[in-house]
Amino acid sequence: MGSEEHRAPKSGLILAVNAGSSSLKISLFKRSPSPSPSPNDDSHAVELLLTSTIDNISAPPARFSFALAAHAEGRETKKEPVERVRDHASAFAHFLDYLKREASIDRAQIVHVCHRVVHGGDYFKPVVITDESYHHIERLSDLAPLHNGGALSVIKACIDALPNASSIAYFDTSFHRTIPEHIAMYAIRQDVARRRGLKKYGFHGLSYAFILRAVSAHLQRAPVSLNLIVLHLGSGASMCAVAGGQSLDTTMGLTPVSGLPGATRCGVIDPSLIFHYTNRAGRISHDRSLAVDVHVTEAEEILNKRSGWAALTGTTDFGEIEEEDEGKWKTAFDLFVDRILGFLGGYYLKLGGKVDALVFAGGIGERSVELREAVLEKAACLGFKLDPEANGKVDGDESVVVDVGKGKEGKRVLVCRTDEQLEMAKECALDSRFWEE
Ligand SMILES: Nc1ncnc2c1ncn2[C@@H]1O[C@H](COP(=O)(O)OP(=O)(O)O)[C@@H](O)[C@H]1O
Ligand SMILES: CC(=O)OP(=O)(O)O
Ligand SMILES: [Mg+2]
Repeated sequence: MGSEEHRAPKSGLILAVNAGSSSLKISLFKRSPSPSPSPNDDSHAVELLLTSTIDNISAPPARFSFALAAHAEGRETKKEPVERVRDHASAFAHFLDYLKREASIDRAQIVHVCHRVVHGGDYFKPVVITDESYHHIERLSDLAPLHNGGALSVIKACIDALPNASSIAYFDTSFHRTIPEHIAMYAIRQDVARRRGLKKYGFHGLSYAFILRAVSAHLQRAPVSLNLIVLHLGSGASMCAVAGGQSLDTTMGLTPVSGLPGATRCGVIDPSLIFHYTNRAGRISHDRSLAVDVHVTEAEEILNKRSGWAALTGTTDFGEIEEEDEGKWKTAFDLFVDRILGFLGGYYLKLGGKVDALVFAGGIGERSVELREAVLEKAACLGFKLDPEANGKVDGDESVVVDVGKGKEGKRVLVCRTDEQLEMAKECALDSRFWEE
């Protein structure tokens, strides 16, 4: 496991790895020799060299894509199904093989690998992987059954394949440490809650941190002056109320299964449903496809892996769902809009009606013209207004933040191309603990 010595030469390469529930997204960056020209400008901290995505990991065959950054020599993009990818570790191995074969990158120059770890519990700062931090993340695996195990398997593979690089964990939960106690607390006995860490942690925090910075740069306003309602809608979907640049509330809870439904997750349910769904619900599941060392009950397995869009429609791809105007697809679409509106109304009130922007992000939030339309049709009564022409043209615009509407009192509607890998790489490049003077 990693050593305590982790300062690297100041112009080294940073690999950023994002193990999502059904995808592995990887980007390679070069650290700028002078990453921060001024305290508020991080735009030149790193330079992108290449990106790669392996998606559909939980609905095989997985698909692999690889692209060198636009400015790199011999730019190319590949997209192909890969039978050998069955989990996050084999996805990472496939990427490393491809990198060795196809790109003229010297792997020895990779000095730090940033790993997105969804559940950090009470770890808030990024940590270098050592025996202690590895076991801390492992102990939390049961609270992020679709995530922490996969991330740990990639961390292990990385330590073997890149022994000279340090592995650093960046946590989704960190952004939400500002949620006030009465909001994070469940109405249960607090001696038990404290002993077992039973409270709302919230996830997608790296994405929310990226979005906050990007929207702040776009609106040319300091993060502390911003009130936002952000929707990160991907395979896992969540929303966040940002008050004065800090997380005030978010829809996921103790684990990422709560809040909005997702590709295979149920979202909010009456907790009693568990006892009525199957009489085996309380038993430990023997599902072999869950990541190693994750112990979940049959109920958790059903609610995490066999619910959501997969259960309602048979597909995990929201792009397919939105194309159909009738039947179970239409019902699933309407159900999603209904759940979003429930939280949107609540967050609007919690922010006292002072909302600078509604921000859509994630695979669905960034690409679904119809979903943005359906949400905004209902949110018009709160003073938000969508520009249908701008909404239809988001795909053709490569900006990180795109304006799609402006309503009463300057309330904006924005689409943000979120990038958790870039968020980690920037944080790493600017962290003096990790670089030689
Ligand atoms: N054109 C599209 N319209 C609506 N949804 C889409 C479209 N393309 C992709 N998606 C959805 O985006 C999801 C992936 O989102 P992403 O944020 O990349 O997920 P992940 O949680 O794996 O990081 C896919 O599962 C699919 O449902
Ligand atoms: C926390 C979470 O659900 O992440 P993802 O959407 O990447 O699966
Ligand atoms: Mg994701």
